[in-house]
Amino acid sequence: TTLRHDIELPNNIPKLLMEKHANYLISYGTNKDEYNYSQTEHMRMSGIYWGLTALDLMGKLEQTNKEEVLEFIGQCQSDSGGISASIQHDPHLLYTLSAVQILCMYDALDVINVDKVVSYVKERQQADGSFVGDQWGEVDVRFSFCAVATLSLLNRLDAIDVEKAVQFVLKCMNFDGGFGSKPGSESHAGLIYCCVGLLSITGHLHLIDADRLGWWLCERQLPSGGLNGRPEKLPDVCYSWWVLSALTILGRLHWIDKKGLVDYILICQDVETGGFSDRPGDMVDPFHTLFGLTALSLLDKNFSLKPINPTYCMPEYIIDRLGLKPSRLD
Ligand SMILES: COc1ccc(S(=O)(=O)N2Cc3cc(-c4ccc(C=O)o4)ccc3N(Cc3cncn3C)C[C@H]2Cc2ccc(O)cc2)cc1
Ligand SMILES: [Zn+2]
Repeated sequence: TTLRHDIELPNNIPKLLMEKHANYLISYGTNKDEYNYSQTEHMRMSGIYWGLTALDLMGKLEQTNKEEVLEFIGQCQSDSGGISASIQHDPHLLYTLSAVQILCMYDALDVINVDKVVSYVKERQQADGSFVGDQWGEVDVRFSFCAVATLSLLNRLDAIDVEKAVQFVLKCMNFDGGFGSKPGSESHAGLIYCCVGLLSITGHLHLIDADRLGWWLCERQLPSGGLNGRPEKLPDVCYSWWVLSALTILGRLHWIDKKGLVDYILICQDVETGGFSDRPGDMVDPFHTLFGLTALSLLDKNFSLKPINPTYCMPEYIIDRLGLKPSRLD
C-alpha cells in the first residue's frame, strides 16, 4: 500500500464551540501588544477581513469596533489608489481586495476613493491578460482573482480586459483539470479556488472540465476525513475551504464524504482558547478559524452559521445586497 500522510482522529468529537470562537477573534483584535498580533502586521488588512467575516457568520459583527476599522482602512489607501496591509506599508492587490471586502460588509465604501482603487487595479494588468500584485511585478493567478473580485464588488469590471484575463487563467489549466499559479505550475487547491472563482465571476465556467477537476478535488480527501491541497500532503483545515468552495461552484459538493470532513474540522478546534488550527493540536489562528467556519457553513446549515458565498468567501446576504450573481454549474 502507498504510505499516506494522514492523522488518526480521536473518538470524542467536540461540538461547534461558537461562543469560544467569537471570544477568541474579538480578543485577538483588542490586545494589540499580544505577540501573535505583532507578528501579523504585514498582513493586518487580510487578518481583519478573516476575523470580521468569521464573526459575521456567527452573528457577532455588531460586537466589532467598526469606526476603528474604517479609520484604519482610510489611512491605508496610498496615492497610487492601492491599499496596504498596514499604515505606511506598500499597497498590494491582496490587501486592496481584503479592504474592499471589509467595506462591503460594513457598507462603508465611501471611506476610500473608489475611482483610484479602480485605476490601481487596472494598471496591474499585463499585455498577456495576467496581473502583477504590486509595483514589484510578481505575476500569479491569485492576483488575477484579487483584481476581478475587487472590481466586481465595485461594479467596475469594465475597467479591465476580462477576455484577456480569462485567456491567462486558461493557460494555467493543467492536464489533471486543475490550475497552478502560472502556466506550467503544478495544480494546487488554493490556486484552483482562485481560477474557478474568477471564471464564476466572469461567467466562463463552461470552459472547465468539471468532472475531471471535481474528481481531482475529491481525491484530496484522506481516511481521516480531512482534505489536503496536493497529492501526498497532510490534511489541513484551510484546504476544506479551497476544495469545498470550488466543488460547490462546480455543482459537485455531494461527491465529498461530508460527515468525515465535518468531524475532522471539529477536531481542529481548540476547546480551551477557541479558534481552529490547521491540524489537531497545532496553534490556532484567525486564518484557519475563518476557513474552518466557512467550510462548516457550506457542509451543514444546522450549525446555525450564516450562509457563505463560495465565490467571494463573504456572507451570502452581502453578495445579495450588492446585487451580484456569480455563476455556478448545477
Ligand atoms: C505561519 O506562516 C505563515 C505562512 C504564510 C503566510 S501568508 O500570509 O502568505 N498566508 C496566509 C496565512 C495566514 C496565517 C495567519 C496566522 C495568523 C494570522 C492572523 O490573521 O493569519 C497563517 C497561515 C497562512 N498561510 C500559510 C498556510 C496556511 N495553511 C498552510 N499554510 C502553509 C497561507 C498564506 C497564503 C495565503 C492564503 C490565502 C490568502 O488570502 C492570503 C495568503 C502567513 C503565515
Ligand atoms: Zn492551512
